[in-house]
Amino acid sequence: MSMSPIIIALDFQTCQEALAFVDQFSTSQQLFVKVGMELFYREGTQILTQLKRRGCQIFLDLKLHDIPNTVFQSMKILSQLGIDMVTIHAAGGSKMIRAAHDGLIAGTTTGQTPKLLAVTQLTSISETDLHEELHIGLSLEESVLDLAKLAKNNGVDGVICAATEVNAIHQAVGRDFLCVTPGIRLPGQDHQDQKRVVSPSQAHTYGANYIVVGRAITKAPDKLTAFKEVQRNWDEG
Ligand SMILES: O=C(O)c1cc(=O)[nH]c(=O)n1[C@@H]1O[C@H](COP(=O)(O)O)[C@@H](O)[C@H]1O
Repeated sequence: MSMSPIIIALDFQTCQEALAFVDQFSTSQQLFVKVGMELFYREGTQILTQLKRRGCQIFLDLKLHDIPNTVFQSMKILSQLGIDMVTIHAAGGSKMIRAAHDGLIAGTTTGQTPKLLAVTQLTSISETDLHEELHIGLSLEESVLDLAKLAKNNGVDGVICAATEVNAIHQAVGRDFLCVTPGIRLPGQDHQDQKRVVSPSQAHTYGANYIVVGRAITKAPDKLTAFKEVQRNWDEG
């Protein structure tokens, strides 16, 4: 079955809230959901079991960033959870990235490993933040491209980036390299803590393989309608 291009970020605090959200959708619709730190730290692997029971595809977003040995050992465990995608920070460097890749392979019991994605620069970071706080003298796009190339050269399947950076990444490292893009809002919505924001249709036009959408759906008064609106907007791109 093909994966939905819309990944819903289940940024809820409890299993109960997350499952109540998922259970509003029809069982014939396969949802692609993201479980992040907020939910996983509280609920652990039981949330993954519950979501799989409901037929969801799962992106487990823990953004590992540690020394290579720790990342290798952690990825060995994450590889066995039956998830579809997992994240690291590309800023951890080539050895850490390679350790993540190798850990996933070392841990698999089925021969299948989750797709490994590397965060480039968070979509909450602006170019001013990059220069003035992180003291990186490159433009945002140059920095994202550098990290995408580092990730690609060390076995990663794709990156998390802003949609505006997708075209340059695909040109630099190839179109089969996945670009997963958060920082998505429907036209007119508040950007909140996101800095590099586009609409679903703009992300589609830029060539994003998947969009990650959280609050635009999960905090909407009518969540089903909001999801359909995101789908409709994506289809226009
Ligand atoms: O790795 C991510 O998913 C991620 C990377 C990034 O650069 N920016 C970003 O917003 N995210 C995640 O994408 C989701 C965006 O949520 P909303 O801003 O509510 O749509 C959150 O779960 C973030 O953790």
